[in-house]
Amino acid sequence: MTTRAGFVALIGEPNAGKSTLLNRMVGAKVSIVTHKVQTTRARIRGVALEGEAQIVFVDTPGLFRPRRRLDRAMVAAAWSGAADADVVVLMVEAHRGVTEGVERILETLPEVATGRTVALAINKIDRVEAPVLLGLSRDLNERFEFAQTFMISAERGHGVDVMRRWLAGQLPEGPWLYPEDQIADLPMRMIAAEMTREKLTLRLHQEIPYQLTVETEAWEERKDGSARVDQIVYVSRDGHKGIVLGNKGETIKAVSKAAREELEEFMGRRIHLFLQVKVRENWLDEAERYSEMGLNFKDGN
Ligand SMILES: Nc1nc2c(ncn2[C@@H]2O[C@H](COP(=O)(O)OP(=O)(O)OP(=O)(O)O)[C@@H](O)[C@H]2O)c(=O)[nH]1
Repeated sequence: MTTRAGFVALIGEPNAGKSTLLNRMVGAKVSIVTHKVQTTRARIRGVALEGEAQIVFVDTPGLFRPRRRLDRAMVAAAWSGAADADVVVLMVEAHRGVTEGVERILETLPEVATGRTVALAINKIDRVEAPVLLGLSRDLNERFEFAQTFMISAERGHGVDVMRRWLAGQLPEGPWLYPEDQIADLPMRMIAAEMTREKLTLRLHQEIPYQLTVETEAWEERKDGSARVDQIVYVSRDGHKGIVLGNKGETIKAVSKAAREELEEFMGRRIHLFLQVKVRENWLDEAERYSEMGLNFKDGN
């Protein structure tokens, strides 16, 4: 049987119900992640399996409330994420309709829409009467040519299965993007990597060119409830290694401590974080790494 795999970007205003929908589509594991995060930081939110298709959901972090410099960089990344996706789904709240925020997204939508499928999901249909719903659907479809419109209640599960099947069918044929045994903790690994990368960025600021990336190599649950997390900080040149390590390793220690603390707070349990700095020349050329990170280099920091 032919396998399919690809990326689906969920966009929408905060509170639209993205997390709820993801949990429905992906399964319980992800909820641990998403409910504690305010500004979602990981690009990959979850992976759903539908028949022979692997649907990788990517997120649009902080799209509407870019506060700090880093957030703004992430907004750029978010849009590029949507642009990289095979399918973009705009989520709108049925009872709120076309808000200012939705208007703003609609304005930018044509930019990301070229060459990919854009669908509409009207969520929280349990909160409105049918005529309102139909009116909203018509209104939105007049403003943008959506490939498909779904009327769903992410919370109650209405329409979610249909939507997932449809999404699966939109994805290109090809091998799965992630091994099955990594799917469950993939978002967690990404978030942890993102936290470390943020701490590095804050700490190094101008010092280092935008040429580092962080990957979570291993995530090991321990019997005492803690977890051991091994990450590698990749730099592109030998000279950068020293900068990341700092004098007597003080920079990497401080980064490690800050990242660990944030991760512990986020997870609500003890974490043992181990960072290693490695040089990987030409990592930018490694297309595989690129997609693994889910970030464009220029947007990544
Ligand atoms: N009535 C109703 N409430 C819903 C539905 N789906 C989600 N909600 C509620 O809407 C609120 C926001 O849902 P989230 O899934 O956290 O929204 P989000 O888009 O992920 O929000 P951000 O993480 O801030 O971007 C929660 O209180 C949900 O319980 C639905 O179908 N019906």
